[in-house]
Amino acid sequence: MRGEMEDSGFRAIEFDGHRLRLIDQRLLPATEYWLEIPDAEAAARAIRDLVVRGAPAIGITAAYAAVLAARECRGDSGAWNDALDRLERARPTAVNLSWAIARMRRCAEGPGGVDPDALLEEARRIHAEDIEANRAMAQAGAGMLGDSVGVLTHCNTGSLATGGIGTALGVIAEGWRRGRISRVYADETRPWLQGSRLTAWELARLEIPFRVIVEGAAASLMAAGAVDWVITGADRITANGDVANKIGTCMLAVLARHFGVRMMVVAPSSTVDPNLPSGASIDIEERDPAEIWRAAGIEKVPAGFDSYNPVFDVTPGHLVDCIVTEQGVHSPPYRFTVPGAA
Ligand SMILES: CSC[C@H]1O[C@H](OP(=O)(O)O)[C@H](O)[C@@H]1O
Repeated sequence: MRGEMEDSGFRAIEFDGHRLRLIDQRLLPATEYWLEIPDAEAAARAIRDLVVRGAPAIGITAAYAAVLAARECRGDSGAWNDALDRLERARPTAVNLSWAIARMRRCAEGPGGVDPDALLEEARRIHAEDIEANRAMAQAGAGMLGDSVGVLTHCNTGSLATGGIGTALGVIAEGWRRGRISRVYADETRPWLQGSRLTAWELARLEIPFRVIVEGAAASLMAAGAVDWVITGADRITANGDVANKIGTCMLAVLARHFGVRMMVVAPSSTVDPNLPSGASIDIEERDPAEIWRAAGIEKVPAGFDSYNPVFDVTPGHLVDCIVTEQGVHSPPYRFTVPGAA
């Protein structure tokens, strides 16, 4: 066993009941700067501009933003629902955003209507449930690892992407604490560099040794036998276990299956969308192509230099060896159902 906690205690979202504050993830790792978010419009901008990102984190942010909107709208449910519509449009792929907003709308259907105090309790429940789900997934996922394994993770799935210790990165932190992980690789995750900027920053705070690689190095690393598990998060998991996640995840899953490396996806139930039968109909977010050039240090793009910037892809469920949620470890063939459905 190493150390006593897989939790650095860091949290990316703060709401004291009055002020919503987010660490500006665009500036990490160089600068730790907290933005105060005064209203729902500012929260929608923060989600859209990736001040805050990560499926559970944007859901929790939206839940607190719904409280701010309720205070602004003073009981006007039409104005409040319009504000929630704008929040929901901020990013299309992560189901947690619409899931959290749907929970807040259901809370307002109660006798109190658009009651800021009742909504604040619901937002805090959403946040607390995610913190607990993170802990449960870290334990369940770490229990799947063998001894002295090498892991490769993609994008960022830690405290910056969730309400607690993280999803995939929570498993890695717990696996490290148990002494089961001997090598941690984090790929850069272009173009926004969530891996080399954010996961590196989190692992350093956790004092877990790691090495950053370019995505292109994944195949040779697996061929050399350095990787036993690819462990990622998710933004939307459909009924059959198809996984929408950061662009490049499907590439890693195909490589993993080819090289006999196992693939673990770690996500809370709030990331599962059982209403979608498969990943074919997931709305994949495309972002400004300039993000690609910016990652290469090119601010002024020469004429005729075109690019295409989808920021998620869909990994077929059959390439995923296990999906870890707070309810436990799921194995293929996956059948996620609507809670309470026959
Ligand atoms: C723990 S969910 C993290 C999930 O969200 C990331 O996307 P983005 O950084 O664009 O919000 C990525 O897909 C991660 O796996």
